[in-house]
Amino acid sequence: MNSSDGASHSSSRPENGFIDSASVVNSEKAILELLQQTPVRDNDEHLIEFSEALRTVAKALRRAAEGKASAQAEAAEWKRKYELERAQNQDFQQQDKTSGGKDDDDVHCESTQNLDDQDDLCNEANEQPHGFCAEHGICSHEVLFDGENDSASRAIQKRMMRKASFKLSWRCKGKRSDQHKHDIVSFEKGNITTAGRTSKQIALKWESPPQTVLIMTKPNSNSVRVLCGEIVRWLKDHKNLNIYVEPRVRSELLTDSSSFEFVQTWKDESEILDLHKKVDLVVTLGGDGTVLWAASMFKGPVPPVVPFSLGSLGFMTPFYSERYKEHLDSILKGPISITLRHRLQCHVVRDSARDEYETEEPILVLNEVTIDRGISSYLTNLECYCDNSFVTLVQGDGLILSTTSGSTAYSLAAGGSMVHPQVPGILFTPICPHSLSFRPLILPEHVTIRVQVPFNSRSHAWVSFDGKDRKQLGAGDALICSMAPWPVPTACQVDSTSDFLRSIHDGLHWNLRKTQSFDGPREL
Ligand SMILES: NC(=O)c1ccc[n+]([C@@H]2O[C@H](COP(=O)([O-])OP(=O)(O)OC[C@H]3O[C@@H](n4cnc5c(N)ncnc54)[C@H](O)[C@@H]3O)[C@@H](O)[C@H]2O)c1
Ligand SMILES: Nc1ncnc2c1ncn2[C@@H]1O[C@H](COP(=O)(O)OP(=O)(O)OP(=O)(O)O)[C@@H](O)[C@H]1O
Repeated sequence: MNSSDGASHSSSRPENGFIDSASVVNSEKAILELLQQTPVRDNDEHLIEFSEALRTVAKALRRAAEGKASAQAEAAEWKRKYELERAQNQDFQQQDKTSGGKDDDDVHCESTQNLDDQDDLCNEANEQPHGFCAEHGICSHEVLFDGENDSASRAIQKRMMRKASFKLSWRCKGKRSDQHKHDIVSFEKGNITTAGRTSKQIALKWESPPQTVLIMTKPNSNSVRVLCGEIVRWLKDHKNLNIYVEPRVRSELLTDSSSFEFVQTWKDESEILDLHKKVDLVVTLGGDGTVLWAASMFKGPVPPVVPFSLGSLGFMTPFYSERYKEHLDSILKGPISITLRHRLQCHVVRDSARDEYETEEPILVLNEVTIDRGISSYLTNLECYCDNSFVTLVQGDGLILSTTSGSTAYSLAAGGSMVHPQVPGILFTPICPHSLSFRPLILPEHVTIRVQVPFNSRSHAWVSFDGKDRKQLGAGDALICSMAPWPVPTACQVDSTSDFLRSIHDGLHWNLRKTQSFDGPREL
């Protein structure tokens, strides 16, 4: 037997543990050669039987080799597809990082410019050739196919299509609210996974030094008045900043000293509307009420607010007034950790109005809008709708629609949950409902809520905004409420979460209880 071929092939075993298909083919050749070299006589039964057996072995080897080759070709094709898909996914992740990173890490101080930038980013994302659908959606199947049309790749596509393809799309009211949609979910082979969250800690970096500061103060407080004078002088002498104050405060400062002549103020409402264009930073001296007051001055974009605590509770006022130099120094340098506090935009719609938005100016609230029975001693009846779906009929003292910042204020007193201010959502909290099962709700940020006084109501209702500006709602009148596009950025002392936890621990003594002693009965 010529063993040189067969012996060498059978001993060559590739690293992956499979027998090399070329060596199998060669083994068959060696067997056939052996049979030809060994003539078999008709009467030599053993040899006939042996050669038959060898032929069967050769045939079996050939079939195995053919099967193995086709399996290997198929595996190679799958591997090629997998690598192609992986490369594409890495590409998308890279693109996501480039566009998403800018959104998350760099918060520009001019919010109009910021929105424009984000719109551009959004448009760029929509122009991606793979993965994203034109209408702000994500298609699972688009990642799987790379556009090849040959029959082999179509056969493979057929196998991959076993998983139904789908599309996720965001139905947004306006283009500007689309900005974060690509951050939230990612997908691989049609599986949805959470990729990132928008509620990260937000840092504000100054791109040019702040130049103008507005100082707002709680009225009728001597300590606030004295501190205000000190801060104004320090900001002028040490930081050379332009200072704005309310007309009342300017008169107080000038009464104390004529050297405050440089302090600026405004004369009428139209100048207040333009304040956000001039002011880089707002400093508040007072309690939470002063922060609410400052926020209410800005009907549109709000500059970053630095709230100093000079009240008794101070949920939104994390800065210590006695350390104002140190705090202001670091804030003017930046970067600042901020909480973006969402506001609610409220419209009162009178039954007599032809169009919903034609009557009264929208009012923005930082804490809550309350619809209650006011001075009436009757039960309030309020029909509530969420995006045109009927929610419930409130029968009780009233209803609070609160932001998450306001969740620790009136809503808390009425039994609502406390919610981290960076969570976007609207709290739907009844006031003294005359029902055993009316639990408070938290609705998503994108809904529009309509609260209507029924036509057959026995009494009027009253609406108030952050505890102010009471208005009467007659039968047929409604309040329409949705998330406002202009949040209030408040500077954090540490960061959003630490400041929130500190305020519920220090302000409310939340879950304060004497710790159980070590000794006593034990479960072994
Ligand atoms: N029963 C109640 O708890 C109740 C009743 C009416 C109004 N309020 C709240 O008062 C707010 C108006 O505040 P104000 O200072 O102008 O009036 P205010 O002077 O009557 O003070 C109300 C209290 O609520 C606190 N507060 C305000 N906002 C808060 C917040 N976001 N988290 C925790 N506590 C907060 C204030 O520190 C203050 O102690 C309203 O928006 C409403 O939330 C509460
Ligand atoms: N600049 C302002 N002009 C008019 N009113 C203001 C101004 N700042 C605050 N207020 C009002 O003064 C009231 C009290 O203010 P604030 O809550 O800041 O002080 P506080 O009552 O001493 O604080 P706390 O409630 O923490 O004890 C609030 O109703 C608020 O609306």
